[in-house]
Order: sequence, then C-alpha cells, then structure tokens
Amino acid sequence: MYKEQRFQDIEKIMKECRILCEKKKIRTETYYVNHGSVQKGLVDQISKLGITSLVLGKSPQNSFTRALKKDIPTYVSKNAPKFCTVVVVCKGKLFSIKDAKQPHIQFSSTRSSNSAATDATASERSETSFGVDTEQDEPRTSGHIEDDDDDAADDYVDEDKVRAWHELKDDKSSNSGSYSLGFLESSSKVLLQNGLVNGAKNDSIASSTTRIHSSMDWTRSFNHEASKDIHEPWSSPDKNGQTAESPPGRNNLDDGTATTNNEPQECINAEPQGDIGSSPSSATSIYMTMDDSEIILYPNLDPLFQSSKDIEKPPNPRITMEPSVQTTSRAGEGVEASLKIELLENEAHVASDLDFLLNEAKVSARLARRQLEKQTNHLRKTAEVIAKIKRLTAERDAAVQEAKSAILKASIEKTKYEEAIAALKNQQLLQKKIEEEAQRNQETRTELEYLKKLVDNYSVEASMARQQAEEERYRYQETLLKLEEVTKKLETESHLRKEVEERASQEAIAKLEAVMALRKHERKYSEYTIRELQTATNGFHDDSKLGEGRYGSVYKGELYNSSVAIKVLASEGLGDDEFYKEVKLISQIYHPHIVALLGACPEKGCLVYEYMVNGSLEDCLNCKDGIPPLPWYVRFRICLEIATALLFLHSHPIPIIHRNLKPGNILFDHHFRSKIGDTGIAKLILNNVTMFRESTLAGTMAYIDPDYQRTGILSCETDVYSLGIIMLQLLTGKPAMGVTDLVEEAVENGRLEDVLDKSAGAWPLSEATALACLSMQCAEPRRRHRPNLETKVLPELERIQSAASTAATCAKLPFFNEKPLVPNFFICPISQAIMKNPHMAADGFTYEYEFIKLWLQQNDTSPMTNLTFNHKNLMPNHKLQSSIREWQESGLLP
Ligand SMILES: Nc1ncnc2c1ncn2[C@@H]1O[C@H](COP(=O)(O)OP(=O)(O)OP(=O)(O)O)[C@@H](O)[C@H]1O
Repeated sequence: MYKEQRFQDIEKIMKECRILCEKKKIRTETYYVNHGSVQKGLVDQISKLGITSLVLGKSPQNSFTRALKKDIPTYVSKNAPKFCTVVVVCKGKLFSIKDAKQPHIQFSSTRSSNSAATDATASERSETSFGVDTEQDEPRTSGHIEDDDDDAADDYVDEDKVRAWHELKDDKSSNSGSYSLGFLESSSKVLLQNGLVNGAKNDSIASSTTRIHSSMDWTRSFNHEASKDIHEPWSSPDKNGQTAESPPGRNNLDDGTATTNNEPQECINAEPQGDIGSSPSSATSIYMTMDDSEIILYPNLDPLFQSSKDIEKPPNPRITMEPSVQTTSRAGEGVEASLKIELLENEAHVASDLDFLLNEAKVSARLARRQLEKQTNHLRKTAEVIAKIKRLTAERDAAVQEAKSAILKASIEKTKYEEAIAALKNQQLLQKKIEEEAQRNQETRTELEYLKKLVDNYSVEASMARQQAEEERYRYQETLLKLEEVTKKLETESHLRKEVEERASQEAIAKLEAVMALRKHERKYSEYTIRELQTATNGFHDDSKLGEGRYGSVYKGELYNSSVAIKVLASEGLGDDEFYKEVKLISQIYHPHIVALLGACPEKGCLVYEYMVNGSLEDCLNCKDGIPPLPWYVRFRICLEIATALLFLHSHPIPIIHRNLKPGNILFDHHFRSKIGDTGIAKLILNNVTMFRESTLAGTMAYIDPDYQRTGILSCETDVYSLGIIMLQLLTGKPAMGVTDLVEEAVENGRLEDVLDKSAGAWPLSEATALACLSMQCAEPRRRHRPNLETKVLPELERIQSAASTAATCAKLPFFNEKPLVPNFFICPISQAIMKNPHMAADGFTYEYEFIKLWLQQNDTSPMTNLTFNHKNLMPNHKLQSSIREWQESGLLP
C-alpha cells in the first residue's frame, strides 16, 4: 500500500517532469531501478549504460542528512566513471561539475554474474556495449542550486569498488536477501531501482531516477525503504522469498525474462528518508542529464519520503517489486512470533552484517586482485612499452643509419649535382659562346649579304660602266677615226696651205721685187687690151659684175691666173695721156692696206685692181649675202689698218688724199685684212670727169668732211673725218648719218654700251670707249678740232688694237666666219705672209727679215708709213716670233 502510494506520488512527479520535457520537445524515458544504494546504483548504471553526461539534482541538506552523509550527487560526482561528466545543480543553481577525464571506451562486458532473478536481464546487460558518446547536441537542463551544504559524503567508493560490489551483489543476489539489486531493461532503456540495503544507514534513503526515451517504453520499478518501521526494503526479498508485485509489462527479474514492453516504462528509485519530516528540504527538484537520446531525471522525493512512514507499499500493479528484496510485514501475528521475528531479523541483520563484512573482505580481495592485475597489466604494458621503445630505438638506429646512408647518398648526389651544375654552367657558357658566335655569324652573314648586295650593285654598276665604256670606246674609236680623217684632212690642208703660203710667199717676193723694181726703176704699168679684159670677164658678163659705183661698174676677171677686179669707167674723156700718167702714178703706190692698181685698158677706159675676195666693209656691216657680223676685235684691227693706210697716203711726197673714204671702199682679202680701194681715183675723176651719177652721191655725203663741203678745201683732215665716221659705224653698226650725235650722247651719259653693236660680241668697254672718243674727235666738224693722224690717231689706235688683240687672244676669239683670223702683226707688211723671222725696223713696224732687208737696201723710207727711216738697223722681234710659234702650234692656223 505504501509503495503503491509512493509510486503514485513519484509517478505524479515524473509525469509533471515528462510534461515539462515534452513542452521542451525533449524525449523522455523513465527507468525504474531497484538498488540497495541510490548513489551506488547511479554509479553502477552510469558504468553499465555508458552515460557520458549526467545532471543530478541536489537537495539542500540539513544536519540530519549531513550526519547521515547521504549526499548522493556528491557521491556520484566523485565515483562516477571518468568518461562521465557529472553536473550537480541545487535549487536551480550550478552546484558542481565533474568533467570527464577520458573518453568513453567501448568494451564488451563479459561479466557473467547475475542473480537468478536477473539472469535474462543480466545476460542482456552483459552484452551491453558502452561507447564513446560524441554527440551531445541536445540541450542540457539545469536548475539553480542553493548551496547550503557542501559537506561531501564520506562513504563513497571508487568505481572498482562499485564494480566489485556489483559482482559481489550478483554473486549474492541469488542466495542473499540482505540486499537486493534489480534491473529492468530493454534494448534501449535501463531501469534502476535503488533498493540496496546497506545496513541502517542506507535503508532509509529512497530515490528515483527517471529516464525518458522517445520510444516511450516504460519500465518501472519502485523501491522504498520507508523507515525502520518498514525496514524491509520493498526491493529486497523477504525471508519468505515473496516477491512484490510487478507492474504490467514489467519484466520480472526473478524469472529472468527481460522482455521489452512497448509501452512507456518508468523507472523510479525512491528512497524515503528515515526522518523525512525533520528534513529542511521540502521542495522537489528534478535533475536531469541529456545524453544524445536520453534524459535522466532525478527527482528529489523528500516530500514523498517525508510522508512515506505512513504509506503502505503501493498497490499499483505497474510497480515491480524485486522478489529478492521484497519484504512484507504481516500484522496480526503474535508477540512471540514478533519477537522471534525480531530476533530472526536481528540475526538476519547480524548475518547480513557479517555477510556484508565478508563481502567487504571479498571486495577488498577483489580489489587487491584487481590492483595486482592492474600492476601486472601495468608491468606488462611497461614491458611492452620498453619493448616498443627498444623496437623504436632499433628502428630509430636503422632510420639513423638509413639517414646516414641517405646523407651519404645525398652528399654523393650533391657532388654529382654540383658537378652537373658545373657542367650545366659550362654548357651554358658554351651555349652563350655558341649564341655569341651565332650572333657574330649572323652579323657576318648580314655584312656578307650587305657586301654581296654592294658587290651585286657594283657588278651592275660595273656592267653598266663596262657597257658605257664599250660605248665610249666605240665612240672613241669613231672619234679616233674621225680624228684620223680630220688629221689627214688637216695634213692635206696644211700641205695645201704650205703650198699656198709658199706660192703666196713667192708671189709676195715677186711683188716685192716688182715693187722694188718699180721704186727703183718706175713700176711697170700694165696695159690690157679690151680683148684680154673681155676674155677675163667673159665678155663683161653680168655674172662677173661685182657692183656699180659713181664712176662705173666693177667686174671680176681672171688675168693670167690671177683674180682681178676690173672697173669700167663710164666717164668720157678718160683716154688722154694726162689721165694715164696719173693712173701710172697711182699704180706705183704699194701698201699692205691699199688695194693695188695693177693696170688699165686705155682703149676701153678700164682700171684693173687686185681682187678682194671678202667684199667690202659695207657688205659686212650690212651682213650682205649672209656674211656674219664682224667681231669687235676685227673691227679694232680694221681701224688701225685704215689709219695706217691713210697715213701712208698722206705721207707721200705729194700727199694723196683719198677724198672718198667710206665702208664701200674698204675691201677685205682672204685673210680679212682690210684695204682701201679707189685710191686716187677721186682726184682723177674729179679732175677729168665732168659728169657722174648723183644717185650714189647721197650715200657718200655723210663721210665727206663738212669743212670740205663748206669751203671746198681738201686736206688730210678730210680723210680723218671720214675715218672718224667709219670707226663710229664699226662701234655701233649704225648708219653714218647721225652716228656721231648718237655716240656722243651715249658717251656723255656713260651709256656707250647701249649703242655698241651687240652683234660684234662683248666689247671691252674701256677700249670701246677710247675708240669712241677718238672717233668723235676725228669726226669733229671742224678740221682743226680733229686729231693728227700720225701723232695722235695712229698711236692711240695702236694702243687700243694691242689691248684688244691681247684680250681676243686670251679669249681665244681670233675667229671670224668660222675661220681663224691671222693677227695682222703676224703678217709681214711687205710679203703679206706670216713671219718666220720677224725684225723690227726704225719705223716701229715688224717685217720679215729677208723682205725688210731687201727693202732697206733699195729704200730709205718706211714701207708702212712712207716716212724716212732714221736708221736702217733691224732688231729681231723674239717675242713676236714666240707668239707666232705658239699660235701656230695651237692649231688655230687657217
Ligand atoms: N678691187 C676690187 N675687188 C673686188 N671688188 C671690188 C673691187 N673694187 C670695187 N669692187 C666692188 O665693186 C663695186 C663697185 O665699186 P665702186 O667703187 O665702183 O663703187 P662704189 O665704191 O660702190 O661707189 P663709188 O663709186 O662712190 O666709189 C663695189 O661693190 C665694190 O665692192
């Protein structure tokens, strides 16, 4: 009845606890454990179930509980296996924590002991495996502990002792009724009923532990030691071996049938306090631990136990009373029987104590044996460790040896590696040298390619040069051939020229001889018949006519292999003797620049002159028949030549005045030397002819001295005037009319070059200006203003001519009409040929030595000026001879 009531109370509390856990969504499972000692039962269950985490509630202790040293949580904390962490809370506060010292080692228990009542259960229990619980995900609940009692229990035993107790208990469970240990287990739950009866100090303690599983399998056990009045623990077998009622579905420990009930089972270990009422602790605490899938609740059932004195064992059929510990009091027996019973009970207690002592001794022996086994195991392990150390040492030595070998090998390898590195460096150096060599080779190839290109270019250029050289050589050969032809032609021409020169020389000598003879013996006048002249002129054919003048027509004729010009006079009265006397006198005049009168034909009235092949100055100035303009240096020379001839005429014993000096009467021979024509004819005509053509007079008036025109008085200055006008025409190329004013104005303005004849070339301005000034002086209207021909005009003209000739020679210009001009001072005035041995006479002129020598032998006057020589010494003109030689060697010979 009491147990029933007790169980109901516990059930009520546990129900509240489960509800609380369900609200927290915590799976619960209730174990009922029947054990003689709550704390030992808990420790035992921790070991058996492999609980790694346990939370225990600690009730505040009073002096009574402290005296009894019944502090279960403290005991469990101290004696729990090392793999279990025990947390003790008291009044909602943490009281203490005992951490696990080692992980839970899973091993199989071979424990074979068990009582008859727990055979089946023990068999299952013996197969229970404990493992390391690594998962602790579920929350732990704890309450506050009111730390009002830190007095630890002193009856704790160590784990081995507990285990020994179990073993001993198992051994004794079958035949001893002094204590009982019952287990209700299923595959996943354990019910521990703490009903261990350990004398008077344990029997009054009851507690319950609830373990809640999700499977809601319930196994309940209830153990109650209410008090000394109810000193027979319900979990202990009574003397009669009666067994308490077992709850429905609960396994009976005695029959060994540990079956699993699908219903939720609850294990409550209730230990009513012997003096519950005096306990200051009246509150109920539930201490729990959550370990993976389980929660163990440990309610403090002091209030229940407080009233458990009056409570009969509960009649709840779910409560399993362990048959080995169940005690039933029977009221109503007699006192004797009570005494006997009491005696028996005392004896039983004594026996129980003895048995307890015996068990203690056995436990000690077992402990000693276990200690010995431990030491033996320790020694064995030590030996194993030593062996292992030796093996490791050997292995280490071997490893060291191997390491040394490896080091040696490594050293060898290092040496090889260094050698390889050195070889690699050498190889790299060689590679670098090879690359440098390759670079140099590349550069050399590039240079060679460049040189090859140059060579190719040079080859092309050489080929082109060869081709050009071939062409040049071909042209050179052609030129050489042409040169040879020219040379041959020149040689031929030279030969012909020499022949001509020799012939001319011979003619000149003949002329000289004739002149000499004439001078000496009165020159022989030649009279030609009309038949001869007709024959010479092809009957005076028009093709032979050279032109017409005021006094008649002029024909070209050939008389005795000589060209002559025959002037047919148209005037009447030319046949008298006086006329021909005058003609004979004129024909005796010989001067290099005076056209020679060779003879006459009195019957026809014809005068025969030497033929001048290059026409007149008038024709040249007018560029008649394509005659090229005269160069400036030829014009200087003409001035000097004409002046010389005039001086010669004027120096005649009876001065001869030309009266009709004009460009038309200045003729040119084959050397383009100028000669004055119609010399003396004017006097003859004017004296003997009364009629002449006035048509030609207009063209002549410009050259006639204005004084002579105004006064009719002739003088040498009359010819000087004419000379001045001719020289102005030579400078300007302008007509005679007005040329004086033109040049005068230009000179005065310093702009002479503007009026110079540009067709004559680049005039030397100073000489041109000098000649212009001299010409203007000569052309002065007044004769007294005109310069003297001998003293002023001729010397100035010689100076100007010399400078102009030098300039022309330096400029290599002595050419006219594509023919080289022979400087007039290279020609002997007597022989009219180029001098070979020039000598200067007293008159200042240079002559060929042979001719002047001959001349001086017969004459005392100059052949050029007709002046008397002061002396007849001749001086060699080496300078002129050298110039003539150089000129001849220069290839400018005509
Ligand atoms: N000796 C000569 N040799 C060559 N041609 C001459 C010679 N004498 C005269 N002539 C040319 O014959 C032409 C006629 O000359 P001519 O002297 O009769 O007349 P002019 O001089 O023109 O006039 P003028 O009657 O006033 O002198 C001129 O063209 C002249 O060149």
